[in-house]
Amino acid sequence: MLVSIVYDSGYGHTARQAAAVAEGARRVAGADVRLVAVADGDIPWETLALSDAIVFGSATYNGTISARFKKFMEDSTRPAWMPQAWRNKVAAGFTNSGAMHGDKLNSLITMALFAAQQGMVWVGLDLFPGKTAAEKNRVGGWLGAMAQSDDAAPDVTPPTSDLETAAHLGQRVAELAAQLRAGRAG
Ligand SMILES: Cc1cc2nc3c(=O)[nH]c(=O)nc-3n(C[C@H](O)[C@H](O)[C@H](O)COP(=O)(O)O)c2cc1C
Repeated sequence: MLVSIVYDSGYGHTARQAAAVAEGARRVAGADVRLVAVADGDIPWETLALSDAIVFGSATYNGTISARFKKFMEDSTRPAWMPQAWRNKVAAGFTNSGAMHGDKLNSLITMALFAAQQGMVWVGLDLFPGKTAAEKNRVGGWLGAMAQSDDAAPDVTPPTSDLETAAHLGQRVAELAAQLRAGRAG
């Protein structure tokens, strides 16, 4: 079962969140997890087409996804949208920003719409809002995993609770993708 995580991070904070999503997905037996940084250039379209699930992630810039992530979306038209290569795959999303709110929801809505346009099946976060800063989902969203980073370096922020939230989403995506795969094989 293949889980791909496609993300953009200008300064490394969202990259830590992406790594946490990957760690969570790897908790599921049989999960082969690939991290794809859109800034690296060549997008592995064939790997994405073979994936059971694709998790989208971007830093929130100007209240939405980054320009690099938008370019990835637009570039997917020919390899993915036209042949409906991602139809019925599991999709989910995560984002990170400087402010606690920071208009992060708009980034997740953009990713969910993109997934819908690709015919994918969107998976949200099955967590109650954290009551303290140490608990998972302290930012309190459901559409995807949210993280908040201070101005400090990525090895300090986002905090552990946000990374655990991201890992929770990664595990949930991998579990559901495995169940769907088994159902289709049966
Ligand atoms: C161009 C730009 C726009 C930003 N816009 C927002 C924003 O709308 N809301 C917010 O809370 N933070 C905003 N930030 C702060 C980033 O979201 C924050 O620094 C985040 O941790 C960056 O993630 P990265 O290290 O993965 O790039 C912005 C940062 C930049 C560089």
